[in-house]
Amino acid sequence: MILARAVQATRRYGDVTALDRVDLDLHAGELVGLLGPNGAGKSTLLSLLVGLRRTSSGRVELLGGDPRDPAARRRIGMTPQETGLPPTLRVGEVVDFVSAHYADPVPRAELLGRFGIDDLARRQTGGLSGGQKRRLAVALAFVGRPRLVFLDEPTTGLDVTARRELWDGIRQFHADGGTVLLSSHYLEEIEALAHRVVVLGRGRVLADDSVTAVRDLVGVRRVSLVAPELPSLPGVRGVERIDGVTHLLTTDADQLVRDLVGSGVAFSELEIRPTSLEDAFLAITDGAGPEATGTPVTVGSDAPSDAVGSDTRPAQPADV
Ligand SMILES: Nc1ncnc2c1ncn2[C@@H]1O[C@H](COP(=O)(O)OP(=O)(O)OP(=O)(O)O)[C@@H](O)[C@H]1O
Repeated sequence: MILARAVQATRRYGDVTALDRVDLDLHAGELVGLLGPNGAGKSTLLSLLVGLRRTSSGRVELLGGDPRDPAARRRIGMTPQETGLPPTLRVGEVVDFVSAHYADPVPRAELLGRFGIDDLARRQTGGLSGGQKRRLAVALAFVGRPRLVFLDEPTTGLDVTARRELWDGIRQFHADGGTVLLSSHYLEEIEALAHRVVVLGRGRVLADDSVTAVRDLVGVRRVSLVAPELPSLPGVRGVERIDGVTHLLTTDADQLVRDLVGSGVAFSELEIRPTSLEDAFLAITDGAGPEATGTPVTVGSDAPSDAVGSDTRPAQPADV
């Protein structure tokens, strides 16, 4: 069952085309990550789907109807990128105020507990830290027991512990049958939470598939080694040096290793790993943008695969 849909959705702001003929189907029970660099059109797509903005052409549907219909919007939850909270109200009062709009809201203590902020109920929102405000803003999206939740960069500005607590709240909602579309700059977040990833670039869908398939789609491998210096090698799509280790991104690791050996350079600690979502993302959004190809590399999938969190690199998110 499709809960939200964009069909050739285009949105222009003056002469800026923020979204360009985007197709997206969000099925019941999915947890989908929306990934893209700054200005890719993520917030614009979310704002169309929740009825905050209109398409310039194409159309969007929410719960089978018009997203601007209040009946449809009552059954969704949304946390925009920036939220204003009334500074003199207490956290509990804000929750009660929002709850009053719904027939069967989640009880206050349960909601705050789910997002790890139950100890803040009596605090004025004006005195909360940025991270505490963010958690409250995200919690409020869930108060009306929505079927579908849209979260625009929910964990921006949160420390690692707060981010994980918030992930737990989102996971619990999903495990109970909820559907989620969340945008993020944190690749680690998409890998940890999402079953499916939609990569946006310059307003176009560049890839739409399971996290695993998006990695495989680009077939990038990470070849890591320690070497004093390296000659220029063919087929290298990116180079990073971290803590004395050089990481080379390539689509043909076998050939790269042959070239390395052939170059006579002294190297050690050679390691070849499958790509992370970050590597795949860089490969997809680098260079061959939509203007260059004219065709998104969407491969589509019928069934979302399992969540992927197998990357062994440190838990520091990479902000793109
Ligand atoms: N109200 C607006 N008026 C004019 N241009 C806008 C407006 N909102 C967005 N844009 C432009 O549309 C494009 C897409 O912006 P959008 O905010 O949707 O991207 P995003 O992927 O959410 O970016 P970020 O990751 O930085 O939040 C950008 O070029 C942006 O400058």
